[in-house]
Amino acid sequence: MTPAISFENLSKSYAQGPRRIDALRDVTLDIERGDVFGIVGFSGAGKSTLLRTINALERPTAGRVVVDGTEISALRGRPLHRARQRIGMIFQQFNLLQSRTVLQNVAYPLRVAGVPKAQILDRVEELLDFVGLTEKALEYPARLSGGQKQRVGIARALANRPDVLLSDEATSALDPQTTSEVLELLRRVNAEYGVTIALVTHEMEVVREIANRVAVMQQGAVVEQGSVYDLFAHPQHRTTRRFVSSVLHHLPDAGALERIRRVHRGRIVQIHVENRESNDPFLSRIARERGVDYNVVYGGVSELQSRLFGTLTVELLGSELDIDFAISDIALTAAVTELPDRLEELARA
Ligand SMILES: Nc1ncnc2c1ncn2[C@@H]1O[C@H](COP(=O)(O)OP(=O)(O)OP(=O)(O)O)[C@@H](O)[C@H]1O
Repeated sequence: MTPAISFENLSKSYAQGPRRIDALRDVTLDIERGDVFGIVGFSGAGKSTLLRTINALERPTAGRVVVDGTEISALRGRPLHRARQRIGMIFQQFNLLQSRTVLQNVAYPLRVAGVPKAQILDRVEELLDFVGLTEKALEYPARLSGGQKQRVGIARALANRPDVLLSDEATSALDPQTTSEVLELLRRVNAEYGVTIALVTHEMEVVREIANRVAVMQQGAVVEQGSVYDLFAHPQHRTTRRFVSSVLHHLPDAGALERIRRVHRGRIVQIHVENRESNDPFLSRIARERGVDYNVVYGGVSELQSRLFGTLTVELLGSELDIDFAISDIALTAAVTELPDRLEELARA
């Protein structure tokens, strides 16, 4: 099946006086039908630029963007207008028409598309019911909360029954509770209407809650992509690790490690646990069999897409030889690495 969206060797440069800014550098990426695809990166990484090439709000300097088999980056005029009606978009600042009611805001894209009046009213009614704002139909945006405004934005974006919804930091202006409610609504848009969602965010929590696949961007390039589970469980690139550690506290940072070392003088190992189907309490069993004590000093185990993974930082206490044996035994069950002791670290520094 053709992907919902393909970026093929996409580059975009801006001239800023004598300087050239490479906002996108040779991005090749597929977003499949039915995906909730997260695009993450720090400020200036090129996320919005990439997203806005999907509905040709930005045009590439080189490469192609193909949406549903059509090269949207090559369209102009009426064909582009028609293609854009298949793509809804929501924004951080909602972008509602302030002088129109909720009903008029949601009806607006239908009027532009030339839908007959009676049908418009039916469709708006259905959409307001879907986003839970039937009661607010005649209110103006200024009288709505942020979460309600974004619900109007979502209803408006869905008006023409798009195949794709683009979300540019749509929850970044909302508090955590409202963010969860809006993400839940987007999940329903994906599940009930089958809409493919591409969402830009700098919050890994958003990706964890809703996305199934993710790409990490840095300086205009995609530095890592994959399933959300793989990215969280095995982040490869330094930037991905920074994003993952912003929401998962499985691994101690340098400061935490220093505090651990101050208190715990034994040998310290990190045990990576993943997808364990067995209920063998391997750590206490091995410790007992090898005559060593253990002390969990840091770590956590999380669940993502119904699969478990995490890292435990553990101090092992006992004779050198017993600890060596215990580490070999643990390695039969889980990935384990021993942290160098402080003297070794100092010698290397
Ligand atoms: N119209 C423009 N003219 C010149 N430079 C631009 C323009 N739009 C974006 N840029 C530059 O392109 C780069 C990528 O910007 P973009 O907005 O895509 O990043 P972003 O990852 O979405 O960042 P943020 O999270 O801050 O929105 C930045 O260096 C930005 O300054």
